[in-house]
Amino acid sequence: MDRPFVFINSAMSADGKLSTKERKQVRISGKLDFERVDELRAQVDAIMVGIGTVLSDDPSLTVKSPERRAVRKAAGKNENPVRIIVDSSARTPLDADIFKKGEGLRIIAISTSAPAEKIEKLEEKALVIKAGTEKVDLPELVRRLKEMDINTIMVEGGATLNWGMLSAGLVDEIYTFIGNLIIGGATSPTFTDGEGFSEAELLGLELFSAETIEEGVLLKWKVKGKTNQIVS
Ligand SMILES: NC(=O)C1=CN([C@@H]2O[C@H](COP(=O)(O)OP(=O)(O)OC[C@H]3O[C@@H](n4cnc5c(N)ncnc54)[C@H](O)[C@@H]3O)[C@@H](O)[C@H]2O)C=CC1
Ligand SMILES: Nc1nc(O)c(N)c(N[C@@H]2O[C@H](COP(=O)(O)O)[C@@H](O)[C@H]2O)n1
Repeated sequence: MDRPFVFINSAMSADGKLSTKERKQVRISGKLDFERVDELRAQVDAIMVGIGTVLSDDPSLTVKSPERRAVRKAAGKNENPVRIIVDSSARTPLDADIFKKGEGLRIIAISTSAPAEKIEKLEEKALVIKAGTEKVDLPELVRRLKEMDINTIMVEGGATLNWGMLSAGLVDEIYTFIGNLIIGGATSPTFTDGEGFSEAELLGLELFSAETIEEGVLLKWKVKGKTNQIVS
């Protein structure tokens, strides 16, 4: 494959929302799911998020368990996977937690429309990759990540990046933890926002695992490709 293996991991409410209408992060999953996600972080080469997630949540995207960080170190890797922000206009704050916490490479993926002055400042803290003119060109980005020997990527949201990656056909698997709460709200981010597929382009999935974890359920899906499931 000329691109890395890519999966999305997200936690969503029983009504499919990633966060509230104010885009405020909520605790959807519990301790066991947190540990599962930490283990995934420890296993992948890179974690990718959209700039919307950085501006809303300011995540550090580090591996939290000292034991898991030690295992990575012993294998000759950095304590944390490469942390990638997809950020067309270079809006990433220079004091974002992703820069403050943990060792390891950070990548900011921008488009050619990003302001030169901000790019220079980001270059002091991260590797900046230019791909695309208005929006980041995701197929080009993942190709270039593969050339850097990044072979597995976990996309940790949010709603718009999930859409961008899925609609570009760049996702192999999806893991959704569905928690025991309703968030509601027509404007609350869902698992996949963006434009949405029209009827001839719907994306087909194959369920390969369903597991109860604490008060919720973890579903694992393989992405099968375009399918037309509209009942006429
Ligand atoms: N429950 C969960 O597992 C998670 C929830 N979230 C929630 O998701 C929300 C953030 O989601 P969004 O606002 O949708 O932001 P997002 O994190 O999906 O970032 C979207 C941004 O990515 C950039 N981008 C650049 N090129 C792109 C392309 N080709 N395709 C798509 N995006 C591209 C654009 O600037 C776009 O505005 C927050 O409220 C956060 O709390 C985020 C991560 C995980
Ligand atoms: N897996 C998961 N479960 C939840 O219940 C959540 N609220 C989230 N949220 C996302 O996790 C990221 C936090 O990362 P750090 O702990 O700062 O490293 C952040 O992006 C949230 O949106 N995820």
